[in-house]
Amino acid sequence: MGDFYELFFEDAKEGARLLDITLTQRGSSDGNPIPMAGIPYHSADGYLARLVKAGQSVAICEQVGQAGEGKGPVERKVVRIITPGTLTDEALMDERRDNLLVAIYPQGDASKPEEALWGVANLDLASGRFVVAEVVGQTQLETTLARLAPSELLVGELTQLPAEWENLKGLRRIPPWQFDKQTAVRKLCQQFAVQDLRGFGCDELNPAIAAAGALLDYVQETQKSALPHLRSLLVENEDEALLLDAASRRNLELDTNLSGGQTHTLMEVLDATATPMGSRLLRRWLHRPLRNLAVLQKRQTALQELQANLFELELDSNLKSVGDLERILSRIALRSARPRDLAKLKDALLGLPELKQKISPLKAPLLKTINQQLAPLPELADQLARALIENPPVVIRDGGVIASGYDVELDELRDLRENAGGFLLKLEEQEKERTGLSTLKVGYNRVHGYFIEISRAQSDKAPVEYQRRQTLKNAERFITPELKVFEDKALSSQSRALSREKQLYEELLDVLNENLASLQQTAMALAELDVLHNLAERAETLCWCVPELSTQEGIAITAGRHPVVEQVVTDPFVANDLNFDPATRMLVITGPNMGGKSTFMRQVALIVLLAYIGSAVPADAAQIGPIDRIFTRIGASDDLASGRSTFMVEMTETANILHNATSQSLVLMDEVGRGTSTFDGLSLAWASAEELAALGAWTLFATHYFELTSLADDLPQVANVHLSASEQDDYLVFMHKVEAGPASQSYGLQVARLAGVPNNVIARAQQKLKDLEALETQAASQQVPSQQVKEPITRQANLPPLQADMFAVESHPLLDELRKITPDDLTPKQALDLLYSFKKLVDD
Ligand SMILES: Nc1ncnc2c1ncn2[C@@H]1O[C@H](COP(=O)(O)OP(=O)(O)OP(=O)(O)O)[C@@H](O)[C@H]1O
Repeated sequence: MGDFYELFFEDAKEGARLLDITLTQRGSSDGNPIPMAGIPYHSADGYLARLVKAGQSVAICEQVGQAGEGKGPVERKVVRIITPGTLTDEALMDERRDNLLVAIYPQGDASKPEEALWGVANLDLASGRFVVAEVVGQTQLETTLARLAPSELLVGELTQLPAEWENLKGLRRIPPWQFDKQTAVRKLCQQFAVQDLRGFGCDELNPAIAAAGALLDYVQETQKSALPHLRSLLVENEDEALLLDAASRRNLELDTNLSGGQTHTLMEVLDATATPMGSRLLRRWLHRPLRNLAVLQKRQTALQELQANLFELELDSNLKSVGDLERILSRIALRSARPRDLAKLKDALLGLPELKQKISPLKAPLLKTINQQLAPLPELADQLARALIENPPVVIRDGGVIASGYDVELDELRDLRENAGGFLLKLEEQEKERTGLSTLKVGYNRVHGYFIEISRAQSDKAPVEYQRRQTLKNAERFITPELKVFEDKALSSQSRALSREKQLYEELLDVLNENLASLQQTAMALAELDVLHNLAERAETLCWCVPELSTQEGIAITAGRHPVVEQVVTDPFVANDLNFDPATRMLVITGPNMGGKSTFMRQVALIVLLAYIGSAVPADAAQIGPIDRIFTRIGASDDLASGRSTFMVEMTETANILHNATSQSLVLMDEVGRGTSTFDGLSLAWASAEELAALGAWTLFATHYFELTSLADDLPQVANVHLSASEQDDYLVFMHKVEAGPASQSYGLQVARLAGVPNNVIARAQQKLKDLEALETQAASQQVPSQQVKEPITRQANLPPLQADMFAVESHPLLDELRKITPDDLTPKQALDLLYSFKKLVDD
């Protein structure tokens, strides 16, 4: 509405509440005043951002007719609907994160969500990346959703969702018929201008295509414009990637710390990319490490060559000047690009030749490919350079974007506007001379427009082509055909200049869209170069090494460090080794609280993960064999939202690991069982460790249950390590060094003292500890399970391990009998007789 966007009725009330703007009234309807609230058009972006953050969708209506033309209200129409998952405006988005719209659709028995095949389609409208996948079961679905972190999720009205996703702000229920596969195929083929979808490798997919179709439909509906930058469908297969379930993603604090912030995360240490699109690509790599060694090794080779030439190349400034090409191109495709987007694109293109020249001597195949994909498009760059003024305004709305000298017609219109005075003076001179009338002058008035005025005395000498326009008391006013043409031009020059500019701008967008494919390819190549360069710079700055990725089983890390803790601790970080090989698959890690158990375990997982994105790793050397998944059971947190207690969460995560881990999985178990009573907890920890050992998963099992250290006696592939500490003059010194063998002491009370637990409580705890230890010694000497031993807080090295008692099975005559027989030596008759006698033994 003029210079304002206004909201009416319920929208006004809701908008006023969410945006903290004044609610007023305008006119009335049915005798009631109409609630109204408004925002100035020039600050719309900020308000839009707030609405979208609040999970709202916003329909934008623009004035499409000219005010004052015709009768009745100016024509307006909805030009765009902005929803949380379809953002493309720079001001509304986090530049370093993808903003994903996701659609999911299940196929199979709805009552068995674990067996359903889920189609998942996701689109980053701001880059045009459109991806589909199919995953089996709700757990896998949750894992995928956790990775994608959708801003908006499209789900059929009848589809059951995991509880956690029901509360998503951007959840949108759509009618089930929108997931019709046939329609989906047709729509997708239309979008990509292909006969069928085989070329994208998705002919085997079903629910994924249905989801992709519903998603595309939604985007077309909301954008109200063509989507030329959506040019293909990528299929993601689960077995290509190193899988990380939702809990591990959280626990390892890849890009979000456990309190929900961004600090002290791997991403914070790893991301020094020069462009936002590079940062987004790096985040994507981090969330989906790859298992394809060929791809990873190509990245490594590129990284190493860039690292070796880091200082000579100085690519940083070249990359920085590129900016966020990817998102600019999407706005160009959606025709919502602003003048400054085009100016940035121009700068990027003009900078490309130098960048290409710098990297062209590099030999790594991946860098060669990248260089080939960088298309500087000199003609286009030149056109943009000619078309745009140096620092164009934010919007095209008021013009002043197109440079002079680019378009003759625009220049003329501008000349008219700016040089009207000069033209009139010239005309006056010329006409005076021609007619010889001394009183002739050229003038302008608002009602009658331009005129040539001649005094009444001389007016009858006016030339014939002079047409009378107005008669005054002392003068006569005329118009000539030449002046009329000028008048038409001059009076409308401003608005015509503006519409000419808009037209030229649209034409520029046309030209850019014709080159969209190669521009998009350039943007992708630049993002990849940025990430590789960033990894090279990080490796150099942080003294990381490029790991050897091997097909041989095992993980060997020399002097590994935790990439984040290393940056944070004030003392020097103590590096630690790890050696997993087919003979050693599980380490039981003991040691005092604060000893560094969790840090060590996480650092192993992070090193493996970094290796699987092709990055260098914080270690002196590393050799990493095939890994299919990383599982973590770390930390305790209530999941109140879904009604699960700490222990329930712990057990759910443990169950998931035990069901899904394989001999190629890396499993971190941190203090499993601590959420329940000691005996229950120890028993569960014990059984879980045994199961993982049986599965042969690479397992790091940190525990305060000292009893678990005897697992290594029975299971050859299990070894003990511990983190040590020493007491010096009542001070506890943590060594943070991983050493062979089990720990000898837990130092729980000392750590509690360090933490500031009051002295009287510590003194009482010491007393209680003595009692408990005495009881335990007594129990051990009697060789019976002691129900009174609640908490084996400290253990002396000379004490027999408690679990020998706990898991001893009392002898029974039946067992003795059973031990005596050799089944192969029995006839069927003897076997049956034995069975009867056993039964009798039990019944007695
Ligand atoms: N290798 C190391 N070098 C230097 N400092 C370390 C190292 N490992 C751990 N730390 C420091 O010790 C602190 C505690 O480490 P961590 O949480 O890993 O101990 P923990 O043994 O798991 O303790 P708890 O049993 O109480 O969970 C870390 O926050 C870090 O400051």
